[in-house]
Amino acid sequence: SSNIDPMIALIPQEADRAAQSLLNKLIRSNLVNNTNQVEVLQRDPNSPLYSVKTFEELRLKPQLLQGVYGMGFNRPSKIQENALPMMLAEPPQNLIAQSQSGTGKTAAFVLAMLSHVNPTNKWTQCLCISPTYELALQTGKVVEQMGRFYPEVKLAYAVRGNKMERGSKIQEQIVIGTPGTVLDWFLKLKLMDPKKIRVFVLDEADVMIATQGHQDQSIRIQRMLPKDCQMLLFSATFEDSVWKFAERIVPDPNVIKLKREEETLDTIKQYYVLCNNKEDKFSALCNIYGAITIAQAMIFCHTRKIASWLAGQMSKEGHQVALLSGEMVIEQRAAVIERFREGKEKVLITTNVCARGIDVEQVSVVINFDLPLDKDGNPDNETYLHRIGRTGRFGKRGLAINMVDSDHSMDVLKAIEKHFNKKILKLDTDDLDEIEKIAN
Ligand SMILES: Nc1ncnc2c1ncn2[C@@H]1O[C@H](COP(=O)(O)OP(=O)(O)OP(=O)(O)O)[C@@H](O)[C@H]1O
Repeated sequence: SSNIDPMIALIPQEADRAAQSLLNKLIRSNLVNNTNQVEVLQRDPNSPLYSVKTFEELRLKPQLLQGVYGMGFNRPSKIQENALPMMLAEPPQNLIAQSQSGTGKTAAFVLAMLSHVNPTNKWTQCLCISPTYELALQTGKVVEQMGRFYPEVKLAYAVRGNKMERGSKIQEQIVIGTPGTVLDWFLKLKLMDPKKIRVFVLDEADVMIATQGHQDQSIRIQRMLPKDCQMLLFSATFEDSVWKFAERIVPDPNVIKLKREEETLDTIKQYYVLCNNKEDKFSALCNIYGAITIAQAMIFCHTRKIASWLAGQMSKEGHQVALLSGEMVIEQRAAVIERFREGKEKVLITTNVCARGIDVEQVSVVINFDLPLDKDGNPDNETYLHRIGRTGRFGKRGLAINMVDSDHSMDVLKAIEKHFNKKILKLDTDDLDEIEKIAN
């Protein structure tokens, strides 16, 4: 039912998924590189396939073009090249689009919503539903940025905590919200008329269906909308369950898919350092910091306890350290990630659990203070790759340093080295000249 608090309805693993998605948005400052080919499936195979290489070709309202350039976008991203012409076509086309996080989906549908609004009509015309409060706010920020030069268009949030009076009418043309509150606004409070919605966006479909109750609520919302309402659905992944859901939400869809780019270790220089204990590892770290200039680094620890100990030690040495820890609520984690992204802190120390699924493309140095283990204590190759790997042939070069402090961790290192068939070189951190060399 719609009065379940969405946060309570999230079972932990799914809460993680929404949190991951949010933190990824926050830590990213740029488009994610993807060299794969976009797959396009048109509903009407006889109609010409439009794609654009410039934003001018889209004939956007000047205020919106200004908004796009104001955000620093020069040209459409890969997915936008195909998605934007479809979404902006007359008559409007329905679309299901899948591409990994960071490829420009949000920017694309925000532009579509802003383009379809009639600002003289003071009622809700575009509706976007997101899996969580935080994700809804994040999308709202993009609407505000892109619509900066189009102030007649207003935005409201249908999220828990935004208390509205029954019977009043929402005048904002764009509403972004979570499914439960949106249903309440339609049915219980009658704040909006579903029949007047012209564009419906369902964002993060994969996260949405992982949250109990959201799938049914989304379908109920969709059924209230007019037949000719444009339906758009976005997802970062495309398991069968997502696809089945997508087909129920979006009738007669065009489909755009961009395969996730594989991560590789090809552009990464990997080293290990032999130590005896955690104090030893800390002094090795200090030596490394003393020898080379590290713009920003991420340091992974096995437990919260080690992570906070290390954060304390590094602070004492004068480093600006941020700590991402498991007991923090999502708002706190988001704040830490944002400060790190803005460069206010140069070192981000975190545990595995906390940072799982977070992309750290812009971090040039990754230090495994502890090597990644799965829950059975075995080498966790996948996590290792995700921590230090980079996507794309043009991915920036990176440096990874692994701290080894026991026979067991040496075995783990050897197993990882063997798995990827990529040499991990030994580094003597007492030899300053040697450390300096690895930075070049
Ligand atoms: N055409 C573009 N040119 C340059 N940067 C862009 C462009 N489109 C989007 N971006 C930027 O790239 C980043 C990712 O875009 P966006 O958030 O739209 O991706 P996404 O696929 O929706 O991923 P997520 O769902 O994780 O947010 C953002 O920082 C955004 O401002």
